[in-house]
Amino acid sequence: MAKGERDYTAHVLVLPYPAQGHINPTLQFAKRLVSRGLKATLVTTIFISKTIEIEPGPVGVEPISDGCDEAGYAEAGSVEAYLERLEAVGQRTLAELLDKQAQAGHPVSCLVYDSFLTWALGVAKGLGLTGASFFTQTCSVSAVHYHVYHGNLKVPVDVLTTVTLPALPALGISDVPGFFSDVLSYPGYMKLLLNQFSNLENADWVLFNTFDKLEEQMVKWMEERWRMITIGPTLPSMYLDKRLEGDENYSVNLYKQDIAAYMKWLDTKPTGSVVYISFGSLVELSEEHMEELACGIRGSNKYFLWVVREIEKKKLPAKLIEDMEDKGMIVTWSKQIEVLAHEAVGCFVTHCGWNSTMEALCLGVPMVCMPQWTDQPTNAKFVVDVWGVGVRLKVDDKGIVRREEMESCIKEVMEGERSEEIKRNAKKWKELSKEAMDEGGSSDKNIDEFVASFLKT
Ligand SMILES: O=c1ccn([C@@H]2O[C@H](COP(=O)(O)OP(=O)(O)O[C@H]3O[C@H](CO)[C@@H](O)[C@H](O)[C@H]3O)[C@@H](O)[C@H]2O)c(=O)[nH]1
Repeated sequence: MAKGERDYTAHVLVLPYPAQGHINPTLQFAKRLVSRGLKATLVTTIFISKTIEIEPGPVGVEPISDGCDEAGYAEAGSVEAYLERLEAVGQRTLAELLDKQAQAGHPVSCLVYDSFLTWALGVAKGLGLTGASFFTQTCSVSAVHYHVYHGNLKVPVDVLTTVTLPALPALGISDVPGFFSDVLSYPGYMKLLLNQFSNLENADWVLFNTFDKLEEQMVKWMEERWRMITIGPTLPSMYLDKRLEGDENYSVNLYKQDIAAYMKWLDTKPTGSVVYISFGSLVELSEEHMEELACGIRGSNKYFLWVVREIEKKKLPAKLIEDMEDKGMIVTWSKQIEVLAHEAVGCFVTHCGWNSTMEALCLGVPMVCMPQWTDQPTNAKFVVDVWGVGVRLKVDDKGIVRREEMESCIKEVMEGERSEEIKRNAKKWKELSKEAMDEGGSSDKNIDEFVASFLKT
């Protein structure tokens, strides 16, 4: 290469909403762009860069201020206040970063921004850049948000109503995204999710972390509306097509952990014998709920690996947990994909966050669903009724899963009558997810098309 010549074809800046569930998929997408000859830079916040370890490999990282550099989100005091500050400060600091990149001889051609951060499109357009909105939730969930935004679906959804919308299965009250059954629960987040559609028609690209066969009808429906492509699953390449050398993990470590101990413990367990329980990075449960879950796990008599975050640990029933020690381990965080890929794991009790759900689908692990809020109820509906890879825990009128229910759902997935069918479906989706990212697969071709659009300009 001649001196001064660039070794990349275009520079893409990737701006996730500052939370693990959003950084993981956008960073993984950025790695795919780099592998195709683009330069990609991940934008984080100053607070995140100080608190979370990110090893982005071939992707550059640039922190910007969101106005909460000292204590992050908590500094703002409320969801609404944080989002306001993020927008006001972020517009300025993002523009400054784009300018800095241009001054340094790396002008940006395209901004891939989180669909939550609609204001970023204004920044990109103001500078004549291509703008690509990146959705971290499914097409189906996002379509429900779209219909509420456009007034096609009135909320709150009535308890007795069955929601019927184009390209979606019929959704009952417990299947619609959580904000629409209980509109008062998180008004700030609900507004954020609806707002994703406020300027989407101005985006040059709409990217979804899913793949065509998972949501076939809905993908077609969306393709008619936007220049929409599926680019997932965004798991590290090693778990899918194995074509990106060194792409073995997410590169974002929210909490430090000693993975050796539980992986060694898993090594000693028979194939498909362990229940893995984890509710992502945000879910908080009551003491009563924790006790019911613990009793259910014990009742199932299965081996278990349970992630209970440090702040939740005090809610565990100490004596009961001590009695269960011979059957399992409790850890404060795990390398979840490594755990799900371990052959000892036979079932995943999950909150159905989209990343967790996608990971289980890609690694062929049957699920027991315990959705809590936002997109999770709809994801659970698809896991059980559309993809056929799990069962859903029923809750009582306090929203608690009782011990008998936990025990029976774990058994149903691991050894019950439906277990064979669920395992067969899980295997099928595992293969289809690999196929989507492999050479010539639907997402692979879509990413090629996205990249090719920069080569022409
Ligand atoms: O012990 C653990 C637990 C989780 N994870 C990882 O953390 C991520 C969790 O993501 P997700 O399953 O999507 O859950 P949340 O962190 O709760 O994500 C939020 O963001 C998602 C994307 O918008 C939404 O689908 C969820 O409902 C929302 O709660 C996954 O990649 C997991 O592999 C670990 O590595 N170790």
